[in-house]
Amino acid sequence: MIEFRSVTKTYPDGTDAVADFSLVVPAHTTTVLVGSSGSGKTTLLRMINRMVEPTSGSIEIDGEPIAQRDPVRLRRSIGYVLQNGGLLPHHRVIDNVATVLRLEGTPKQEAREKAAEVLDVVGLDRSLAQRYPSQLSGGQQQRVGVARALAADPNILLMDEPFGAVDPIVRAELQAETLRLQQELHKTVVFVTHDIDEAFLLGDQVVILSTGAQVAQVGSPSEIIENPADDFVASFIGTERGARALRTKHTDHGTVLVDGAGRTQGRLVESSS
Ligand SMILES: Nc1ncnc2c1ncn2[C@@H]1O[C@H](COP(=O)(O)OP(=O)(O)OP(=O)(O)O)[C@@H](O)[C@H]1O
Repeated sequence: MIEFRSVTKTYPDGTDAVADFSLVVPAHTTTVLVGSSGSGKTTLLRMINRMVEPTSGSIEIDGEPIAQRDPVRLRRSIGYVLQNGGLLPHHRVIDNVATVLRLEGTPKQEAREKAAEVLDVVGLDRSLAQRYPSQLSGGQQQRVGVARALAADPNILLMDEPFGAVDPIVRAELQAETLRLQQELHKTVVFVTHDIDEAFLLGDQVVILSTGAQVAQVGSPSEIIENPADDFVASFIGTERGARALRTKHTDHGTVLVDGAGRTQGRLVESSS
């Protein structure tokens, strides 16, 4: 479990990126931080691995304040996936994936063997292991980024807009892959996105943020869609439009649900509960 307690972050230039933020991130589930650009999502994520230090407040992992942990060791114990992959361009795929293992002192051959296994886990063919990042597609690079983050088997995985730079089809594939991986691995995942659909798809817990990392609402996707906290949330999640604005239509063959674009999405069946 990760807990933020009254955390603030003011950057040296005076920008208040995070103002009094508190949140519990339950273990072994996916929490998605979603909000518009500049709402402080990346700042929150980077405070978990101490790439950014809070101005005040504290962050605990399993009840222990991270301020007391050695920052380098803490960082190596937490997987981190970035939007552009963050891969080392002059290292082959296999060595990119093995990076943290090597830093931890695992012998080269053993680290490469473990890295090859992780390529299997993220669905990358081992034949790609000897390539350089520039010789891969964007989607493959992102998978390598995920493999690298998972290689040392961290309990916590931080993902910062990991699928922001790939096309919609690859993005959907990577989202499905993330769901599959999480069913298998049960990591404590903190995922940042500005895409509310991605948040609802991947999140067990979704945190909707406005400027200054103000929490507009926290809940499961169902809770938020069923009961948006205010007009800001309702507008942000788009309950009035598009795919979530469903209405009923009665036909000769029963009642169906139609989305905001007029497309029939499914049939209304009686619920047993
Ligand atoms: N190193 C920095 N120095 C000064 N201000 C910063 C720094 N990093 C971020 N900020 C500011 O802090 C605020 C929050 O930024 P942050 O990157 O955390 O937001 P975000 O929600 O992740 O945005 P995006 O979706 O655009 O990545 C913004 O106003 C940003 O300009």
